[in-house]
Amino acid sequence: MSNGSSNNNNTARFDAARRVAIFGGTHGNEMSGVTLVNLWMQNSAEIQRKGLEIKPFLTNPKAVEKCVRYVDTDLNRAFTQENLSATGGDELPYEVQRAQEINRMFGPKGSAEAYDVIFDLHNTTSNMGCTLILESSKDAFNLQMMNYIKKAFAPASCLVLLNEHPLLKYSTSRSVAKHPVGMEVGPQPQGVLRSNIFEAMRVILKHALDFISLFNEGMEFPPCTVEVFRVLERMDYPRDANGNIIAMVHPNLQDCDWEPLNPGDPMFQTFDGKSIHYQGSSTVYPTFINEAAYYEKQQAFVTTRRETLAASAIGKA
Ligand SMILES: CC(=O)N[C@@H](CC(=O)O)C(=O)O
Ligand SMILES: [Zn+2]
Repeated sequence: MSNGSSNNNNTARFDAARRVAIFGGTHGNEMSGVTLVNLWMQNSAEIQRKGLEIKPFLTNPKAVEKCVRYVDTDLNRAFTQENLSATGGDELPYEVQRAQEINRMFGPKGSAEAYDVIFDLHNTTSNMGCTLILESSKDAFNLQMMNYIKKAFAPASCLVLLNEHPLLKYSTSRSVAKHPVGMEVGPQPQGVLRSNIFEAMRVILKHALDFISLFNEGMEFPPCTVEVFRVLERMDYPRDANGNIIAMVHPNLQDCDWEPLNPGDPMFQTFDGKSIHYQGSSTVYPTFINEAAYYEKQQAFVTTRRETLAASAIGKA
């Protein structure tokens, strides 16, 4: 096995990525992924590529049925080693049972048999535009894929959110794959389909599959750099002693995902019109601003830092 190893020329060699899954409905009310995956399960011509086995898969069918984020617990937080090895069968929360099934089908997580790539399709109510989410800054295959997609998608923009924060990183559905890729497109309300968001997601996925095809056909990708936004800190809404929210996202910050937030800039507005200012010591780039699903997670937005990552050359082993 030469997965991820380097030769003397500093080219990282990976095995061909033969098995790829496209997950939709990890959250049952994020309609672009649900709809695209349902479409491709009926007719997969659009996503087939020579020499590749591509499986569209609805990850949380019960949540999709009810058009809710989840039934018992958030599936996209459920892929911990503890959950994946839990006993209890039917007694376990639905999403934990489902995580175990998905891990059997597409994993096991961390093993040589695991799927090569999993794309997990999400929508956000935040004004994030097209975002790809990575869980590691060390995966040259995924970094090269990001570089390819960004160039193919230009002049439209597709940003990369990197979440490898020791505390804020969570156990995603896609994490069972060797190369996990999240796709997050917004703004789109929960339970709603918007054609622009749907089409953007479809185009990004096309470029991603093209990249894998080219890689498998033997194309060599030279070293490159990729601009990413690294998750730094979770910012909660200001709350009273009972835990009730006492301020909203400030109008100057609302819809301003990826724009610089400087020390002293307003970030919340209380119900009687007072501004609450950002107290950090340096400029950050907020994202997931006012995401509907994150009220229950005590998160008004996350701050990120802009970084340029270097990716080594890659080629097929
Ligand atoms: C709005 C939303 O569901 N976002 C995703 C982000 C991700 O896939 O990492 C989540 O919280 O699971
Ligand atoms: Zn989601």
